[in-house]
Amino acid sequence: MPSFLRIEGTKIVDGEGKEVILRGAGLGGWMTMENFITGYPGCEFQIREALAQSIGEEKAGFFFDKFLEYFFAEADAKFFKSLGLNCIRIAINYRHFEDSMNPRVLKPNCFAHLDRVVKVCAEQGIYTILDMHTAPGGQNGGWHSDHGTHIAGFWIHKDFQDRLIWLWTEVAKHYKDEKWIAGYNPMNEPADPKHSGLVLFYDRVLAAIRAVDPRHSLFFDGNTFSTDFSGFPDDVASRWPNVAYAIHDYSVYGFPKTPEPYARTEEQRRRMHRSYEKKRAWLDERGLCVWNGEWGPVYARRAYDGNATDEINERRYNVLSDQLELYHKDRLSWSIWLYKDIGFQGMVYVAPETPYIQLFQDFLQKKYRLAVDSWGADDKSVKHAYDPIVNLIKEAVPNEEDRRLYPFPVWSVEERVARLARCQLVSEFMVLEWADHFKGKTEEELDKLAQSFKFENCHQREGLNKVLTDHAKQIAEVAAEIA
Ligand SMILES: O[C@@H]1[C@@H](O)[C@H](O[C@@H]2CO[C@@H](O[C@@H]3CO[C@@H](O)[C@H](O)[C@H]3O)[C@H](O)[C@H]2O)OC[C@H]1O
Repeated sequence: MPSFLRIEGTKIVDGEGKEVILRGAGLGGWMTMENFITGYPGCEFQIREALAQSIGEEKAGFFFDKFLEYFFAEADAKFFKSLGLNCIRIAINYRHFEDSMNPRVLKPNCFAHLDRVVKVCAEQGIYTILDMHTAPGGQNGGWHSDHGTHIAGFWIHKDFQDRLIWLWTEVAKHYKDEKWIAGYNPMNEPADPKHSGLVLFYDRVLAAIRAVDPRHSLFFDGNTFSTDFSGFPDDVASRWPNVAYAIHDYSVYGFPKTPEPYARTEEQRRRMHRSYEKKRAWLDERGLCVWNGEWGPVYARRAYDGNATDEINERRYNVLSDQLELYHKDRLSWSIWLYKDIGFQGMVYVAPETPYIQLFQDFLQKKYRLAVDSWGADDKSVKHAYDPIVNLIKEAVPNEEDRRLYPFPVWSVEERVARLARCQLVSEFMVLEWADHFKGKTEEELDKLAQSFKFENCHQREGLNKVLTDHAKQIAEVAAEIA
């Protein structure tokens, strides 16, 4: 039997006080579907509404339920365990539990899929961390917080905050005795322009969870997409006991928009190291426990990147390996993004010959050409269309300071235009087209489409999995030495 994990100083430890290093991946795209992970445009609530409009509520409900059933099952957990990994961070969308038109009422059976996956993981000796990836109103302006705009409404409406506190109380009540849950991650990638709202939220959520579940550890993301702790109070060690802090350490070298191809030069390694150290410096100065809750490159695909694919991916595996080397030196717990998708970032990905990918082949090409997903997108075919908007803003607002809108510099003017114009506006017009692909399908056909996401119908990204396994082995060796 496992024991509840807890945070002691800089370490995560088990019931006997032995250090535990969590190494694993994020289960994104499942209970929080995302555009590039599952292949739709826009965000999850939009495609759910559109599918109901296209094929009716009942059939849409059937498809999404089957999708949830197949996306992660025992075969996934067994495979994950076989790689030497021990923790899955599960991204959950608040909308599964509570309807915004019927707030503060739990939906019937809302824990069923989550219970099943926590159990399937536990049976393989895999810890889980529950990550609230979306908050009512949106905790950041990204597609992944599933609210459809770039303004993070959570920070300006107290009622949204009250609802999330209520929901966490319900979740914690439900899982309070589950020892295989390593802890709760109350909010993914907050982006609170004032910082103070986040601190108040953490005060409140900690008190609410601890009132019903005093044993589970909490994992608090830094502000501004889990990169900035400078607005946190100095007394967090005493104010927030049994808490670890999440950085998200995406390296610029892992993406198509890299400053230059990663060649493992001393300068590049120094830059990679510096960016990682910068995110954790505030925590290190105070002796706090750091967890890297998201990181990892995206990969080239033959269908889009042609002959350059292998070379690009070798470089990306090197980025991955060099990041892991840094983490290993610090005995850092980490959770790579992403376990499963349709072939951009995941450790396993839906095979091209499956019904789902076959059905959406042309649509996916169109999405790629229009660069409607902002995550790792290559905008070469549409840059000419958006540059004039960027230039117009720069000319109209000549004072650079005035263009530094939060979350600058993560969002430059270019990035803001990309997110709003491509990922929200153009995407919005493509949502119905995605849904219309399902028109006229029988339940049996819908079931087959959903089955495309089954482990048995996926390929494995072997280069990535090998790097992870090699590092997991090193960690296991160190753990054995300590024991
Ligand atoms: O659901 C995930 C989501 O959590 C993730 O969000 C992005 C993470 O990276 C953010 O940008 C980074 C900020 O820090 C800098 O140091 C890095 O260089 C940037 O890459 C980005 O704004 C978030 O949207 O993205 C993937 C989703 O699937």
